[in-house]
Amino acid sequence: MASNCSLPFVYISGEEVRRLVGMAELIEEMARGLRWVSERDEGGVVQPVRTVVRVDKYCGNLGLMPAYSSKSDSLGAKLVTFYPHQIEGVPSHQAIVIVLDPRTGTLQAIVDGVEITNMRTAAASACAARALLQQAPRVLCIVGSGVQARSHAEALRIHHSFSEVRIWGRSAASAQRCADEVRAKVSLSLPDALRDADVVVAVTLATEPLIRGEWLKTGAVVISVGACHSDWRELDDDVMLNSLVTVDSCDAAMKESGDIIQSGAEIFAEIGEVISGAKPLPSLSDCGKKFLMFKSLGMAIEDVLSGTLIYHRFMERQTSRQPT
Ligand SMILES: NC(=O)c1ccc[n+]([C@@H]2O[C@H](COP(=O)([O-])OP(=O)(O)OC[C@H]3O[C@@H](n4cnc5c(N)ncnc54)[C@H](O)[C@@H]3O)[C@@H](O)[C@H]2O)c1
Ligand SMILES: O=C(O)[C@@H]1CCCCN1
Repeated sequence: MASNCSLPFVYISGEEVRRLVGMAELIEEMARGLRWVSERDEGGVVQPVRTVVRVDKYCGNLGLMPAYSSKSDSLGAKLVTFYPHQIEGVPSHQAIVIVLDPRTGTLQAIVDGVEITNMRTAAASACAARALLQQAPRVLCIVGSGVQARSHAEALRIHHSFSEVRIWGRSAASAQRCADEVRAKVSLSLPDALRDADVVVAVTLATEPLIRGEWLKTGAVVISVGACHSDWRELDDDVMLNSLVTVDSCDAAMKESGDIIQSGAEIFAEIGEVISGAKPLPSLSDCGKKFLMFKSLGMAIEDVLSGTLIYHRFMERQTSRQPT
């Protein structure tokens, strides 16, 4: 059992997470989770809205995210810290995911949560893009150049072949590094980056509206991943009020999404309801909207399903390596 064979549980590092699970299969795992969440009791997911402990002295936050899925028999939790005022060399988001045996409550694994968070968030966004896009997209614009920008560039290309991927970042140097890594083009101006984009991914730590409706193409699909505090914004009212809004969880959105709460935008559906077909998408002209949006806040079940899948893979590999 790796280097910690004397422990009754295993530790799975970020590198191992990457080796054990691929983005394509995680997209399908997230699609199941999003659907189950929106099926309410029938879906068998138990997860309270995240508890956030504010660490005001250091402008930090600690999120506690437990969940259980009866359909996949997965139990666990993520502990995640997010410190928006980044210190050079320290990741703004750090996390661990614990996997528990649902039959006994016994700890089975501690899994690096940074890699899970990066991958599962982008995988959930890719599910949403697949469900919301009405036709094949051409241009992807990623606003932000941190770790989520990178994982979203990977995940969104799995089901769509974009002819152009643009990155905009506050710092041109960091945007260039990100663009080089993900084979994209840097845009130095945000309106230029957004012009005619079919899919816009917002992955910043902005706390004030950054993206304006006037810069977006009618019909654009906007995936908003940042602004996860009731008083933080990433999008202006024009974007919000002209969007057909879907969310990962209505309960979380009404508690945590500054863009939804402060703009007063109505939620059309949870993305799980769109994925399952329970809420078919109306045409934009029928509903008088210009854009389609997925507001992602991140749910514990995404971490617990990912952590459990990774744990099972890890154990299978250990077993197959045992001498017979
Ligand atoms: N919805 C989810 O499930 C989920 C999961 C993880 C992270 N997030 C959120 O996604 C966002 C990106 O996370 P990350 O892990 O990539 O962080 P990161 O620290 O790696 O990158 C953050 C990026 O935002 C930029 N930025 C910071 N302040 C800005 C501002 N005022 N205007 C424009 N850009 C600004 C930084 O330059 C950097 O490019 C964060 O808001 C984070 O909380 C959401
Ligand atoms: O779901 C998550 O993992 C993140 C944690 C930080 C805030 C936004 N959501």
